[in-house]
Amino acid sequence: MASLEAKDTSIPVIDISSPSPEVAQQVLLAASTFGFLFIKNDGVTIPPADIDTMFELSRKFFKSSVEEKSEYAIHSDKAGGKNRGWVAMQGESLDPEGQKLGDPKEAFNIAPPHPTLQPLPSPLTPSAPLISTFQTSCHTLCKQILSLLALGLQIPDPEYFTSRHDQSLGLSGSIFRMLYYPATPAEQGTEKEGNETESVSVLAGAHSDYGTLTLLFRLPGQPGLEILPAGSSAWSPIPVNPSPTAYAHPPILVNIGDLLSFWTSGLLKSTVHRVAFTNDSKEGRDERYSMAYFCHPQDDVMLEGVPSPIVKDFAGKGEGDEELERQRVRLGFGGEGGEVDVLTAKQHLDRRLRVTYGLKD
Ligand SMILES: O=C(O)CCC(=O)C(=O)O
Ligand SMILES: [Fe+2]
Repeated sequence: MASLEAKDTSIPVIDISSPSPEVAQQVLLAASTFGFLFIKNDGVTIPPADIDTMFELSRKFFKSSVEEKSEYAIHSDKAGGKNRGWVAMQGESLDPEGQKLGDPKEAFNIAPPHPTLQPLPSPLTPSAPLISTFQTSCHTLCKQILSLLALGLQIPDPEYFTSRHDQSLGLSGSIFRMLYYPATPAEQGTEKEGNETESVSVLAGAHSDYGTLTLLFRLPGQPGLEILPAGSSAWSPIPVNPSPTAYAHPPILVNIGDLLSFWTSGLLKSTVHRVAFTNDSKEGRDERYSMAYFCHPQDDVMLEGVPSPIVKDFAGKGEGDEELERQRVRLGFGGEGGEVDVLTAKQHLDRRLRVTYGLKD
């Protein structure tokens, strides 16, 4: 496999509209170097106009009253159960060990529309059909990327990943999430890291994503996402649109999640990232919106290594062993010298959500 220079942190923009072994190589290379890649928006799979409308909808929802939003509190029956609904400011912590306070953000989680769309608050109900269509488009794009990864990894069954992400075959932990980071008025701080010359407000704590893949949608003029590439100690910002002259619509950012990293013995990188804002703390900060589609396998999928000669070769060289062991412990797969548990996708996700939300069960 060709390699990208680790110090070249420019994440490539890949056009997957005509899938081929060459395109699969590009996807594999970016996924195993950065754990992040941009997909050129072909305007078909996820129409840019739908992305714009979803952002408008998100704005409308988050501007509704706290009373209205809290009726659909996360995990509540009214919101449709576990991991669905509204997360209030500081209601979750993505980096429980590194942060004293929860993230200064709000979120709204929507589960797949199969078998039925969960109950939605009134600002969202008129747009239920668009929300469902958008979720389905996101899932389709994830499956296109998964097909390319199976091809690049030379897995004998080309459907290895896609058949494990077939929403007609059962429930999954996939979630579409709208995120809102309210403005911080001047002089009012959020949790800070840094020295006297600059101060960093962390809006979403350092974490890696739990699932297979994440699609990220952000708005021009609202940066903040930073990654910590494997082996680096410096955060590096990811632009919303790496080339506004080349791409009228921001490309869609794809983030490899912990499951793909685990599945491939650490060949694909589940890179730690955060949302942060560097400023003179007296200045204040504008509001920020983003949307994420977290793609997960069906609940009953067993999390075992994939039958790929490329992964076998990588694992055989012992590359990434230390990282993988660290990850197994962090991800709740056992490890620490003990037996590595084989979990189902649902068992794994439940373990992760318990930590994020401080759930007892
Ligand atoms: O808001 C963003 O840009 C990223 C959010 C994120 O990483 C997450 O919700 O997992
Ligand atoms: Fe994330």
